[in-house]
Amino acid sequence: MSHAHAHRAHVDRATPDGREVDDGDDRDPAGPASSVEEQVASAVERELAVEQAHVDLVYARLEEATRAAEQVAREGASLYQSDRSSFVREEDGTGLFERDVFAYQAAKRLAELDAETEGLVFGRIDRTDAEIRYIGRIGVRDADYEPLVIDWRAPAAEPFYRATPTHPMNVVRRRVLRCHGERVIGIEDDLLDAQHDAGQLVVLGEGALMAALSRARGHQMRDIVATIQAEQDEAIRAAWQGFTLISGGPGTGKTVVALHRAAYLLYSNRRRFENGGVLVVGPSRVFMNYIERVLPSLGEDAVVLRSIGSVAGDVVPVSGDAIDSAPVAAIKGSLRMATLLRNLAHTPPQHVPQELRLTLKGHVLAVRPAALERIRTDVLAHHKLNSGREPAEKALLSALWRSRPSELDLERDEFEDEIRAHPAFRSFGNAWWPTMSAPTALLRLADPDIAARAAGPALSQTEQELLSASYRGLERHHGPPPWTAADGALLDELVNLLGPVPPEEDQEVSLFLEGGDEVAEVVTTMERLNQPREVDPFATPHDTYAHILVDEAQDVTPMQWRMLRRRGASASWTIVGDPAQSSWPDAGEYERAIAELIGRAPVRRFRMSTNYRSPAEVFELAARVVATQFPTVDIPAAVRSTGIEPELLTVGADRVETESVSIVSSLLGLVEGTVGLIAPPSRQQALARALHAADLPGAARVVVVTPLQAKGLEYDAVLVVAPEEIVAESAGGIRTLYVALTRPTQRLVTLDPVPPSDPGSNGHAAPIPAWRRGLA
Ligand SMILES: Nc1ncnc2c1ncn2[C@@H]1O[C@H](COP(=O)(O)OP(=O)(O)OP(=O)(O)O)[C@@H](O)[C@H]1O
Repeated sequence: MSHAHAHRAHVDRATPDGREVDDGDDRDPAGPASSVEEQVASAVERELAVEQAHVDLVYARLEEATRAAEQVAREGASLYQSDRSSFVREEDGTGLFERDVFAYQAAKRLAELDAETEGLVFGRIDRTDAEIRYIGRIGVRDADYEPLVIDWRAPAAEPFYRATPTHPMNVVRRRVLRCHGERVIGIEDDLLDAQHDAGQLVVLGEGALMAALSRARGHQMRDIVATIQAEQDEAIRAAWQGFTLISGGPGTGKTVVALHRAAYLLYSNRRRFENGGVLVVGPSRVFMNYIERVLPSLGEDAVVLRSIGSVAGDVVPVSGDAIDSAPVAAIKGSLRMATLLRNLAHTPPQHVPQELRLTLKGHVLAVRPAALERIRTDVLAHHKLNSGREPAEKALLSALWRSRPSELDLERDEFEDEIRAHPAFRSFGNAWWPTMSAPTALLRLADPDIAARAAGPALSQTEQELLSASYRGLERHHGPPPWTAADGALLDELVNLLGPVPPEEDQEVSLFLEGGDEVAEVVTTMERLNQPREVDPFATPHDTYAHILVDEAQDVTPMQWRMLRRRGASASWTIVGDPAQSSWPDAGEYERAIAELIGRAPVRRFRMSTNYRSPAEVFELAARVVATQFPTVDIPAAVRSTGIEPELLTVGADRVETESVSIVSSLLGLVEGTVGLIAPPSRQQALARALHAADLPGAARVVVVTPLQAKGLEYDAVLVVAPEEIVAESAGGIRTLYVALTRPTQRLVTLDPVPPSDPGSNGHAAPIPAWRRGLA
């Protein structure tokens, strides 16, 4: 990116932080100002001062507008009503001019940014027609309604992202400003149209992208609004309709692109998406915590973020943090569960009365078992269990009416009233047609007979047993059962099959919850009080959205797609994934699930081709590893090289923990940011304990995770322990190892346990671990 300004003197990074500029100021003021460094330093200072002046202007304008708004509010005059994108003029006179409203809204959104790290203004383009445009997280206009800063999502900002030296789009120079709060501390330039420039403009820095990529990483993802690349920008600004599919290998920015797209959709179509809702779904709660800062840093807070295990949290109490073993997860995710759950929903509770008998005016009336069975089947064919009680009672009344003895001298109305009021009829109804919640229904699978009956031929006997065993003991769990991510989709399916449980007629809604804090409530008391007592059988109980973005979509199971679809029946979608990182044995299932979801809707596809995360040295190894089994996967090109090769170490199997601690300790010294220790699930706890015991300085920068937990995350340095066991313990096999190897932004170390007698360090060469054999 920086090739166009090779003819200019430029410093490494315009200034790594603000203080260095000041240092330069103090340095030998009397000395000769002739060296190249000094000339560059003074050029940097001049340019920083120019940019600072503009940034000051912007903040002054925001303050002015805020003061005006406060003044109007104090005087009791009405402000413009605003939903950010449109301004509704009130009938008789308003206190604020539109231009002030605009700036006032910007100031309010600015308050949501983390001002310490996220400057409002971050870019500038100088155009061939001498126009200068500043680009920022939000747009600000001056008192004459002229733009001081253009919102990055506005069409006028597009050339900032799309212009290249081959297609300069009337941009001569693109400049990225690094700000610390209101202070400009660095400048990175790209000269895009050298011919047009004719040496007029100062060009500084190595290019913003490289500077951004080599920065240390913390525990949260940052926005990339200053350095979005052209191919990413196209996906971000794609039209909202239909399906937008974004593919690409590890580290190509798929996640960050999806998040910027959410912000773009809200900007370009605010009414639709703020009213209809935007849902972003990711693989785990840790991942959601990792990405949660990005949208607020773009000034957006109207997006709902959910891990895939908690999507069903709107209808059942699930957080879905637990993970099933690989074989159980494969069963629970499979489409065959839909059949099984339908059968389960129709399986009558055990010990239901087999026959209805009651006495009316001395006559015995009865509905026989076969007739009862028929009624149940008929009603369930047209109603959900939880809304079937009334039609079932009607059918019982008809059956009783038909079987009444001729001596019974009653009109039909009277007859029905008598029966309905009959205690035996009511208690029969309660026992024969109890309502059932989704959690209660799912836990019935703990009974192997019920599991076998519901599964029928859909699951093998081994699968039935595995499934059933996974629920055993859960009903005795203190508080709500620890549902897994896969259970969320099953519970959601059951809510859909059974219908919501109607509130008990004679039960008061209590302000105080029985069981105190042991009850995990997903609804607040206010929500409970506001809930209508009658359940509308046609209303969907799920939250619905106008747009759904799904990240790590290659891991979403067919059952989870059904759950998502219930929330997006009329939504447009953005789906982001990489089949090469699939956690499932059959990665092709992803393509089939997507094809089914899309149906005939319009689709546009984007492929991200550049890996911005991993250094070339690290990624080359990872790519060779995955290619041993999947030679055709989509491998992006790594954009950055550090000159540091990955270290592939072995250790005696009895010393894995001590050696891991010592490697982590040295990595902490080598990188400024995070260190990830990625281990197979069977070793995670022991390694976490060993690290905890070692109490290393900087331990807060270290996490111990399994490859599944590391999905979508990144660390400056990564130690992958026991790669071979990672392959063996996951359904995704080598692709799961690929995920682990592609997490570092700087350094990678792998550690293979070898038999203690053969440590490889005492002169004998250790055997090459299986995962490295056959590397091309
Ligand atoms: N244009 C960019 N400017 C600066 N940083 C970028 C850019 N694009 C991507 N990155 C950085 O690259 C890293 C990887 O991005 P991201 O996590 O979105 O990739 P991904 O494709 O979702 O990866 P994975 O498939 O492994 O989950 C992040 O640190 C992100 O901030």
